[in-house]
Amino acid sequence: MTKPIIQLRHINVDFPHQNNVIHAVKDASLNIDPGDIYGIVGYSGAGKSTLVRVIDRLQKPSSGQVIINGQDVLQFNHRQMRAVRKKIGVIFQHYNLMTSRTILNNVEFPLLDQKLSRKERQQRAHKLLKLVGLDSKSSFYPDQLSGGQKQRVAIARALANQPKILISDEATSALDPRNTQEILHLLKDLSKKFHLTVLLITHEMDAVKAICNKVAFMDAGQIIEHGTLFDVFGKPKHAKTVQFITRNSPLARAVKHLKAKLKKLGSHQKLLLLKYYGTNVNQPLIINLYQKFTVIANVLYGNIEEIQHIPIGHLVVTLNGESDHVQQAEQYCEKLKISVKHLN
Ligand SMILES: Nc1ncnc2c1ncn2[C@@H]1O[C@H](COP(=O)(O)OP(=O)(O)OP(=O)(O)O)[C@@H](O)[C@H]1O
Repeated sequence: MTKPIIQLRHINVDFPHQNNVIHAVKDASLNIDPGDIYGIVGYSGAGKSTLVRVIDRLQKPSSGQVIINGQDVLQFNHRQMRAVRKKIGVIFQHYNLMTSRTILNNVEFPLLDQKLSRKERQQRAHKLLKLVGLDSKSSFYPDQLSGGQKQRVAIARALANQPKILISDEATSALDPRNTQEILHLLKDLSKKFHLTVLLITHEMDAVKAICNKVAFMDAGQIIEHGTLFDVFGKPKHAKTVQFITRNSPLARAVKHLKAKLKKLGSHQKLLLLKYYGTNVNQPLIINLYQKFTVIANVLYGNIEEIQHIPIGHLVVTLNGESDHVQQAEQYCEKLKISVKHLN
């Protein structure tokens, strides 16, 4: 079995505030394996950044353990902690580049305290810039670059000390959709190439879906749900996770629209959501419902998306037929492991 590279055990972070205490993180535990691209998602203020900041001890937890590579880093002295931090790269939403230095100087900056000659440092910085596709701009200054390019420079700089862990704190939040996708795929490529463990803090569901293999959903300081991307997105257990995942989704919009439409028409038809996974997607379901139960499924909305290469289908339908036939049709769906949810 793989040994986790990061173990967070029963982490609590409290901030004194006026005469009160803010419980920013509550009893959060998580195991992160080497090479994971782990999404930490949740609404603003959920405690994502605070939780991840305990990993490089930028935030000391009020209680709990932080184990990195099997070692409890909360027991480390400053010198030991500096060595740990060198192996953790961090990128932020606002890049944090030094505007008065060239791109090359920004990337070589973390190498200044190493026993490297200027030439060796610059060679390494050029190599890193090449890796992120920006070597041709090494003499430019940050202000001469686009947001996506600045984030690439920040990534190159974060990789200067050959870290094992890369923390991305809302690194794509200020970027347009195209640059977001490019940065995310760059992170994925780098993770694969260097067996880099990536922690992706974000409130963007699509970012997580694009590259993460695992995800933890945080709400009000707690990790409400965590697991593989397929389990958390495909089969969320907690109502808050469902709400977070489906908000603003095309499915949620379609359901809202269809409910309103049926209501306006004064229709009493039952609106159902059929959700199915993997091989079930290939079932000729609609035809079967008619042939077996003379029930006509009127498909009002449908989509299939792939999560970790497993197709997940959503159909919003009305089922029309004798009521006991409709009931049998629903039972038949359940038997095929197609979940049936009444929407009105
Ligand atoms: N230094 C601090 N002092 C007091 N309260 C803090 C401090 N840092 C964070 N908090 C509070 O802790 C809670 C969690 O904040 P945190 O930044 O971790 O959330 P988040 O999920 O990362 O949100 P965002 O996506 O907006 O950054 C918030 O209520 C925040 O106000």
